[in-house]
Amino acid sequence: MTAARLDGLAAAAAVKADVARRVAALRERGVVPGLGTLLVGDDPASRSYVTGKHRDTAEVGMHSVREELPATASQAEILAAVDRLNADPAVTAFIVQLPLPDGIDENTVLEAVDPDKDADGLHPTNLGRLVLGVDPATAVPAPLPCTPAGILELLAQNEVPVAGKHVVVLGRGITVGRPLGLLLTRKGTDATVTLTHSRTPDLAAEVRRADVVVAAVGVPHLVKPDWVKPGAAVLDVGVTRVGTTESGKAKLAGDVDPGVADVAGFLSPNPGGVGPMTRALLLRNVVDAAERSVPA
Ligand SMILES: Nc1nc(=O)c2c([nH]1)NC[C@@H]1CN(c3ccc(C(=O)N[C@@H](CCC(=O)O)C(=O)O)cc3)C=[N+]21
Repeated sequence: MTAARLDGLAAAAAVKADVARRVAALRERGVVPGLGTLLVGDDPASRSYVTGKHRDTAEVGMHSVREELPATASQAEILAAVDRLNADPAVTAFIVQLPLPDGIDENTVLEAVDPDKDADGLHPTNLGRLVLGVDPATAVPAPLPCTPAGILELLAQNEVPVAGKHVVVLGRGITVGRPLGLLLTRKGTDATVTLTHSRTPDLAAEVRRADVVVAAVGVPHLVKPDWVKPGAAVLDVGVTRVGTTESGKAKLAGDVDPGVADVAGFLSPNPGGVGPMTRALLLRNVVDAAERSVPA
């Protein structure tokens, strides 16, 4: 058996087409949605992600504003840049690219973002709304963390059911695993979730019970073929640089062993799976914020 490919580029294109249509409608009303980014330091991976985000905004007709600080920036300088983005009327919503350099208190920086301008859904107010919003029908509207929302969208577009299914999430990080567990268990989504992490005693046994596996830990090829229930859907979120090619390009490895393709029913490639969805859902968060800012 060879797993069907959960094509993130195709699913992201569909999300972006919808975003582009909504941006055009807002522009007709004189509103130009804008994404801001704040990049601190010169990590090449972070820089390339941020550059990708600016390319995406242009594709859907959005404005974008890029703030950059050197790796030596102090916490006060970073907070001042956050305040500029909070105050900039051209910025509908923005992200602070993570991770921040050593010595910077990430949580303090995330808390300084205006919750109405939080494109990542990582401000405590918005994470709190996610916790409180067990029933999305009655929840206060709030941006959802982009990777978890992108994973649900990728599954939905490929008609992989999660309601009544057992989802095993590997990783309890704040951008993926933890908020994904909250999203999956909301009313209407109705998955049952096991949230595992580096101290889980028998990860293989947990994964074997899963109808859907989401691997977001950053351990190359951690999930082995004999861990996966035949026919399960497997989403490969983590990426690790495992060296460089002869031409100097980074060699990347996902969290899922390539042999899993012979066992799984569905598999998201990496790259080309969840990464493009994360970026598409970021754009959706910005257009959602822009629509909330204008009267209906
Ligand atoms: N505040 C914040 N928000 C984030 O959403 C955030 C962050 N910080 N820090 C780092 C992680 C990582 N992340 C990725 C997004 C897209 C791809 C992506 O599009 N990857 C392509 C490959 C891109 C390439 O080749 O460089 C793919 O998977 O096909 C990857 C990684 C967002 N993150």
